[in-house]
Amino acid sequence: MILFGLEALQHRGQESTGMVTSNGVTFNTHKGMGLARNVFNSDNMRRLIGNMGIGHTRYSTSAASEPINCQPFVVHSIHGLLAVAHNGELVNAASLRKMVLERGVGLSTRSDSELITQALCLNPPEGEINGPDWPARIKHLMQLAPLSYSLVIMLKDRIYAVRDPYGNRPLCLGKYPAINENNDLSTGWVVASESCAFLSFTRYIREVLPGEIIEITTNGIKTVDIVPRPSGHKQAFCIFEYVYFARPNTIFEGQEVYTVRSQCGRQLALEHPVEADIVGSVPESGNAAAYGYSLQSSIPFGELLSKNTYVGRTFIQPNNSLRQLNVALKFSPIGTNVKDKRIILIDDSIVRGNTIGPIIKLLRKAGAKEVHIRVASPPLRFPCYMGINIPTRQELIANTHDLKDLSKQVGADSLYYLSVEGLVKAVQKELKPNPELGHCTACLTGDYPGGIPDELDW
Ligand SMILES: O=P(O)(O)OC[C@H]1O[C@H](OP(=O)(O)OP(=O)(O)O)[C@H](O)[C@@H]1O
Ligand SMILES: NC(=O)CC[C@H](N)C(=O)O
Ligand code: SF4
Ligand SMILES: [Mg+2]
Repeated sequence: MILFGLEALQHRGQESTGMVTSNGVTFNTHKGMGLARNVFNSDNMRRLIGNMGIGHTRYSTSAASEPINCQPFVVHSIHGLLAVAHNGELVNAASLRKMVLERGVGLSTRSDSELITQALCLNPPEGEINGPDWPARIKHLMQLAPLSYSLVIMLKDRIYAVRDPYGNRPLCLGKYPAINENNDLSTGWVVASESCAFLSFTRYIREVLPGEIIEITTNGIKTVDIVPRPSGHKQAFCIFEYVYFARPNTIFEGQEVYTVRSQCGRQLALEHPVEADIVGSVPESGNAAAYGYSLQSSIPFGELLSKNTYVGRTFIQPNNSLRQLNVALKFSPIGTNVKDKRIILIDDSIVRGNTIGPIIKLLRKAGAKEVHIRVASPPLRFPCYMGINIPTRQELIANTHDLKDLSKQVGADSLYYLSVEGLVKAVQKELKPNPELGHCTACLTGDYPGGIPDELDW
C-alpha cells in the first residue's frame, strides 16, 4: 500500500525515496536514490515487515540530492525509535539548527528534515513526569518552527500526522480499504500529501487541518491538538500547488485541482484573448488550463506536443543542466495540429524559462504560422523558502526579462501571464468565504505568510 502511494506521489519528488515500517517492536528501513519503482523490489520489500509504516519521495529543497539526505530519517530517542518524513522547508532552520546543536546534539546532515527529527528527541526543559509526551514535544516544535511542513512521525506503535499552523503544505486523511460508506469494513488509516495517493484502495475522508496533530493507533484516530497561528495571520496554503505541483485529480480544500486549473485557463482567455486556429498545452501541467482557455474562447483544443512519458518532471530536477536536458528529451511536435496554424500555447507557469523557448522553436520548425504564449499563473519574481526550490531572485526569468524582452527572447508572437487577482479568483471561486481563508502567493507578490525572517539572506 505504501509503495503504491509513493508511486502515486512520484510527481512530488523524483530524487530519492524511502520507507520505514514497524512491527510494534522494531523498525525496518529501505531507502535509495531514484524513483520508487527502481528503489523497491520484491527482495527489499519482503524485509519491510510490520502493520504500519511511512514513506517519502524527495524533491530536495535544503541539503543536496544525496543518499545521506534520503527520507524518512530514523533515530533512537530516549523513548525508543522514531522515524520522520517531511514535506516542506523550515523557514527558520538556521536558528533552530543552532539551538539543537547548542543542546549538545550532533547532526549528520544539513537537512532540515533531520533537524526536525532531532528537535523532537530533545527532552523538554520542564521534564516529562508521566513518561513520554509526544504531542507536547510535537506542539513545542510547531511553536518553535511554524512554517513549513507536513509530517508523518512514527513511533513503534503509532503515527502522528502533522500539518503546519499556516496549512502551507498539503496533507489529507483516508480510510483503508475503501470498501463501504459505513466504515465497518475499514481497518486502517492512511495520510498522504495528496488524495491522488489513495488510488481506488482508500477512501478520502478529509484534509488534516492547519496546525492539527492527529494520532493514529490500532484504536483509530484522534486529534490531540490544533496549534494556532500567531494572531492576525490567515491560512496560507501554497497557491503553487494548484498551479503546478499537485496532480490534477487531487482534492484540496474540497475542490479538484483540475477544476481550478481549467478556471485559470478561462480567466486567462478573458484577460488576454487573441485570434487563433487552435489552443494547445505544454503537457502535462498546462493541460487543464488549455482546456479552460479553449472553452472560454471557443477556439478548438488540440494536442500540439507529444510528451515522452518516461521523462519525468523537469522543473523539480535538482540542477539546471538536468532540467534543460530533460526539456530537450521530453517534447516532440504533432505536425498535423501545428503546420500552418495560428497557435495559442498554454503553460501553467514560466519560472526559470527552461521550457517555453525550446518548445516554441520546435513548433516553428514544424511549420507553425503564429505562436501566442499564454501563461496560467502570474510571473514568479520572489524566492520561495517554504518547500519549492527557487531560493534566489536571479534564477527567476521574470526578474531578468520584462514581458517584451521575454516574448522576443523565446520567439513568441505574443506572451501574457494571468494576473494575481485572476489566479486568486479562480482558486477561491468555489470556496466558502471564511475570515481564516487565505493562500500563500509570496513567490508572486513578495507577501510572505510569516514575514521575512531576519536570518534569510537574499
Ligand atoms: O519555466 P521553467 O523553469 O522551465 O518551469 C516551468 C515548466 O516546468 C513545469 O513542467 P514540468 O516538466 O516540471 O512538469 P509537468 O510535466 O507536470 O508539466 C511547468 O509545468 C512548466 O512547464
Ligand atoms: N520536497 C520536500 O518536501 C523536501 C523536504 C526537505 N526540505 C528536504 O529537502 O529533504
Ligand atoms: S512562495 Fe510560492 S511556491 Fe512557495 S509556498 Fe508560497 S505560493 Fe507556494
Ligand atoms: Mg510543465
